[in-house]
Amino acid sequence: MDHFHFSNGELHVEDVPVSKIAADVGTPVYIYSASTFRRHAQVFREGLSALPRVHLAYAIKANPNLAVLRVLADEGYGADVVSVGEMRRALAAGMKAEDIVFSGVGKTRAELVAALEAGIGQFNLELEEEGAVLAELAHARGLVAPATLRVNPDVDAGTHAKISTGRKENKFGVPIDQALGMFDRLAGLPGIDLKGVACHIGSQLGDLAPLEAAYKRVGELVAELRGAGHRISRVDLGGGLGVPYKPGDVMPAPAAYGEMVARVTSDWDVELMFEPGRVIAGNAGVLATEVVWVKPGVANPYVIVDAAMNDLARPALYDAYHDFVAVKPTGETMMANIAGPVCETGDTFAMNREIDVVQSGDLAVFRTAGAYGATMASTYNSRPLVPEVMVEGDRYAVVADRIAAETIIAAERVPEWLKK
Ligand SMILES: Cc1ncc(COP(=O)(O)O)c(C=O)c1O
Ligand SMILES: N[C@@H](CCCC[NH3+])C(=O)O
Repeated sequence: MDHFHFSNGELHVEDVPVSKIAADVGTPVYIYSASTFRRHAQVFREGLSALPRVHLAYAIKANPNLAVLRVLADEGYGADVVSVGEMRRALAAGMKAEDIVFSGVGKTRAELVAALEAGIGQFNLELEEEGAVLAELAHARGLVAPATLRVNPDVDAGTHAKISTGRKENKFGVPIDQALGMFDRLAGLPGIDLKGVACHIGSQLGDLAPLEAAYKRVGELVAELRGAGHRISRVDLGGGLGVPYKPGDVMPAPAAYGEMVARVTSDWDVELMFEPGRVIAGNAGVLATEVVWVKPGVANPYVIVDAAMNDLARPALYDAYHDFVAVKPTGETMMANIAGPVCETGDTFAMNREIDVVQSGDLAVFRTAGAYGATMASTYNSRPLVPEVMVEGDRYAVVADRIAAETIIAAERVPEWLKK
């Protein structure tokens, strides 16, 4: 069931009208459906049910709100984190340290130590030197760091260049053809338990073929490593499944993904780790906004909304499409451009789009804003940091406050010598 639905002519999230939340909290505001998060978490897990030993680490970067993490912890998910800040969130939400994976190409020594001391379950090494340093830091503390080596399989994921991670010119992972040598050098070090390999080739993948090609290369590497005497017990297959953004978009279902993974990994005999982000969060949230003005334009009017690129950066960064839907549609449509108030031409959500007719004061939402939405927000143009609301059934709660300009200004200082 779609938890974002029309009832009595107006958009609801679960049992709560969007207009009620807007009246209570103001706009712009992110609104999440807890039941949708749960359903996506369950559908992803069910898609992998044919696999014997599966660990699920939700990629927190997609939506790190504590309430969201609490829901996913309830669903039995651990976390894929890329900073100590994200690790702290996962722990604060009740996820177990052993269910936390630490990915990322720039983990500092201080971050490695903090994660070692917290006792996380898996470090994904992105370069050989990181492995040597981690081993040393762990050994000095009488610890052994569980790790995998992230390999770069040099596969084109067929997604936007800015979110592609698996080509050899990208900064991520080690070249797959150098992994054996690195294993030979790292696996014997005290302080590290090198359990296997990890791979993540990019985000918003609409096709399983590049994933399958990457996983097959990883399978060959596992056989090669075992042939050289290494004990391989874990493989991390990353995240990356795409979600529909436009009406009519068709994306691979978790079940089809699971079927492909089962086929490719049937003789691997390892524990498999997955790091889904967008597929869990993307369609579990919307960004609600109010139309400020409808301004005449050259070809089409500009619908100027009170949300901007600082609240939802994806259109400005990746030319991403987010469906725009009126909260109380009249049934009529119009051609329009949609833009925010920020002083950049790039603060444009859509050009020449057929949308529901809206006027000044109307409410609308950008859909599929649950992933890489609020978490990428900023206070550019001294706009308040956008708040977040979670709905479950007929209940809702503000799960992140709007951070007002006054609060942001209060954190700044004018040095003594500039004061008169
Ligand atoms: C290492 C790693 N794991 C998991 C993810 C989650 O990706 P997605 O949100 O596309 O599932 C990402 C982001 O692309 C990532 O960099
Ligand atoms: N921020 C990107 C996804 C990045 C994935 C990070 N590994 C997006 O909005 O699509």
